[in-house]
Amino acid sequence: MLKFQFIKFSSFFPSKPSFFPLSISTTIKLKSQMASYSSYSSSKLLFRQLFEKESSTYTYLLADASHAEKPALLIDPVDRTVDRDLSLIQELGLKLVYALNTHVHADHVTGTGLIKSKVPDVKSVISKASGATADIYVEQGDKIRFGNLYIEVRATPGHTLGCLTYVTGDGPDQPQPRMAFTGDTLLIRGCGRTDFQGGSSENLYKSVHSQIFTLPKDTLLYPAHDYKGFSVSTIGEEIQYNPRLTKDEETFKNIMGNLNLSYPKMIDVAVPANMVCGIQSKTG
Ligand SMILES: N[C@@H](CCC(=O)N[C@@H](CSS)C(=O)NCC(=O)O)C(=O)O
Ligand SMILES: [Fe+2]
Repeated sequence: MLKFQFIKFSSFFPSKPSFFPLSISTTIKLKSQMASYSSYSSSKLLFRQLFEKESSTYTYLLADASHAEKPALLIDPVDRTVDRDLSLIQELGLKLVYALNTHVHADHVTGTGLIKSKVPDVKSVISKASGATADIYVEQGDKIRFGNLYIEVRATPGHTLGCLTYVTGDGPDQPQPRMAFTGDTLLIRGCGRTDFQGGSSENLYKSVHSQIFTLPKDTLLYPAHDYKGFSVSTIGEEIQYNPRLTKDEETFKNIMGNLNLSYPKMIDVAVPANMVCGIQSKTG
């Protein structure tokens, strides 16, 4: 059996973040805005949903706007839109600290390596189970802190062996409702295919039911792709209406075994590139 060196990510950071309360009016405004818009700013969390149209990929920008340094992270950046994302980060006065991937993508090349070549202090993050190169490897339960905010790591294998879901922090000083960045594990009214990269419909079913559907129902669901025009859903909506994951496990496995999808056009280029963070760089 292969042995991996595990770096405990949470130990890199101070364990007790300071507390910046939201005013009641800000909280009420934030709650009503979060349900209706795909981007917003509160007194703490700055959030943007960004889209890459050739691969229908969403990239997410999160930052602690109340912190002096405005530390930020990107989830699932795409190589083709790196310049757009870095310009936005500069315009907003943010300091990009982490570039995270939910998994080794098969349909596009990650922007992580390109970002690191342009902003060398940025650290790449992925799961150890992905087998890919990155600066920091995370696993179930790890916390990725940026300013006084954090996201929590949930292992959700199934679409690929190393798939992760990133969930915003739980607690009175963290944004409410929570947000779940599910990568390709759970899509809006769909889910990731399970026919390559160590995919398993059994694992995906278990991951969604144990790690995602157990989140509060008002948790906002932000996937890595959408092919139908959706931008956001909630856990409650998917528990009720997801046409695949509402089924029993045997029916689900049958559905997944009969999708008959053609392989992503870029798979032969994207997977090897994404195993080394998108481009061959010194640290990955
Ligand atoms: N047509 C696209 C690839 C579409 C595709 O296979 N999407 C993946 C997510 S990217 S690995 C998927 O899991 N789809 C699930 C589904 O039900 O559509 C291309 O050629 O790139
Ligand atoms: Fe994928």
